[in-house]
Amino acid sequence: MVKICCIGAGYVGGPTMAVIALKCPAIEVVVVDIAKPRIDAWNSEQLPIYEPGLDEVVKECRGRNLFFSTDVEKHVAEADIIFVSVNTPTKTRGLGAGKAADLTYWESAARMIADVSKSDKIVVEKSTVPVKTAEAIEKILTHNSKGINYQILSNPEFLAEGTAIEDLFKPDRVLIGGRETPEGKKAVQALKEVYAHWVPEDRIITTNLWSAELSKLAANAFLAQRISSVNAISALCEATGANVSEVAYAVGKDTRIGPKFLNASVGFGGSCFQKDILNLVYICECNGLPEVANYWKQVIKINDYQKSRFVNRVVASMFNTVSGKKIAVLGFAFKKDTGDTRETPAIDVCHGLLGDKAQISIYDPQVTEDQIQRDLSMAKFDWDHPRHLQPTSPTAFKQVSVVWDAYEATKGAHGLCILTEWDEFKTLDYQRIFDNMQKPAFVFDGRNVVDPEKLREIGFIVYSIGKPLDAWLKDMPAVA
Ligand SMILES: NC(=O)c1ccc[n+]([C@@H]2O[C@H](COP(=O)([O-])OP(=O)(O)OC[C@H]3O[C@@H](n4cnc5c(N)ncnc54)[C@H](O)[C@@H]3O)[C@@H](O)[C@H]2O)c1
Ligand SMILES: O=c1ccn([C@@H]2O[C@H](COP(=O)(O)OP(=O)(O)O[C@H]3O[C@H](CO)[C@@H](O)[C@H](O)[C@H]3O)[C@@H](O)[C@H]2O)c(=O)[nH]1
Repeated sequence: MVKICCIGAGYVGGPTMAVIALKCPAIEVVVVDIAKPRIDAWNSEQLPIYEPGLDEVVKECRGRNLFFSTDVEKHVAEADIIFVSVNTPTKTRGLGAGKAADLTYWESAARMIADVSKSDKIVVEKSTVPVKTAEAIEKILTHNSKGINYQILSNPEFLAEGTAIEDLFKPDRVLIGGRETPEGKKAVQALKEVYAHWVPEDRIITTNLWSAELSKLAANAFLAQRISSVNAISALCEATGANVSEVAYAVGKDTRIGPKFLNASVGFGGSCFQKDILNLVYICECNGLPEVANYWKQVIKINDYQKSRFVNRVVASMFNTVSGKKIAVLGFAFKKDTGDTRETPAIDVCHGLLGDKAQISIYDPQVTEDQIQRDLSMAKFDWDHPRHLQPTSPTAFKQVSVVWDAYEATKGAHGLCILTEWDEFKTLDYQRIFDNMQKPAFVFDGRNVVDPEKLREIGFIVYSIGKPLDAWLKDMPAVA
């Protein structure tokens, strides 16, 4: 029986391995992690992450050929194929701080593999890493090899949160990069056979190591660039009276461009886009390509601009101050159908509003109060370290309350900001909300989920990203 071990039981390691176990009953899959609470949760009824369809998959295979354990060394030693899916945060100190990937966790995983292995291993990079990481990993492993043969493969993960199970069941492609030696090709073939249990052959792409590593960074940069492009156009729409949804639809109808990923928003969030673009920027700089670095940096600058533009719009609309005013925030997760808040635009928007002394009342169907308080008090990039290494006791923001109902959040509020596109926000009783808010009552829709005309009929003053402005807002000062 082939044995797989995955180091890192996070958003990628957990769902990816659960699907491999489901589709390959003859393979034993063990997911290991240094974080005991996380492993305990994987072994419980309440999984550590919320992802549609995940519970069913885990329930079907857990205890059969899928196991979660903290006994990292034992399972690494026994495995034929080791996936490494640990954190690769942005460095906060030293060389490359604020841009380069911090490979501390990866390196310690590689050293541990070298220490405990007694048989040949295929080591698979599942984490997103800088180009040429495989070379460094190879050096760590072979310098301590004791005659063991290691083959390093790059097999980046392209799943998106909220649709992880769907994406894993039907991936657009599986990418495997390896050495172009006979041993390298054999290892690529071995991993290909795992995926071939359910992924059609023409969707399994094989490349050299560096192409695979770079493709992951490039794919995320391209996706984020589309969002920044449409967000940049949204600012121009507001200035001119064009409607960004109509523009995006017309642009996306061109088959060369395509309709996906053209939704204007308060900005993109999530654990990957910003981190991976910063990483790409750093690699470009290190390779003497400042023009290329600056090109990609602009994607992040526009994203930051979009978030601050939103905050400025809120404050400017409400007589240039939100001091002491209650502002309801609906949605805190970085997108719908996930409880993940990593790099969510809601953090920056809340910081902006708190900076202007607002009282914020937050409702999100999947995010806990503890998480929100941690997010608001954590320093940049601290969130991307294993949980036990993150700051423990957040200073609670007294100006922030977290409630479990949209109606409670909006009661007595002057304004309401929609920051995540949860479906339930489309069907709220906005008349009831209006009746219970201060007047004039403002809605700032950062996700274009409400129908602005219907809300205006109720009596709200409505701002929707990239949509023709309410007469009220037209006379307000520029928001840049
Ligand atoms: N989240 C996504 O949607 C996504 C998608 C594709 C790729 N990625 C990439 O995958 C990687 C992991 O992301 P994630 O979201 O799963 O992170 P995560 O923080 O959810 O999980 C990482 C896990 O690794 C564990 N860990 C760290 N060092 C360890 C060690 N030495 N031994 C054992 N366990 C260790 C941590 O405790 C943590 O539970 C990152 O490189 C990320 O960029 C993420
Ligand atoms: O038209 C759009 C599409 C997305 N977003 C926002 O962009 C962010 C990222 O969304 P999405 O890409 O759907 O989720 P992620 O889970 O971050 O997935 C991205 O990052 C992963 C980690 O690398 C990759 O594996 C995925 O392929 C890639 O889509 C979220 O804040 C979305 O709200 C928009 O604002 N407008």
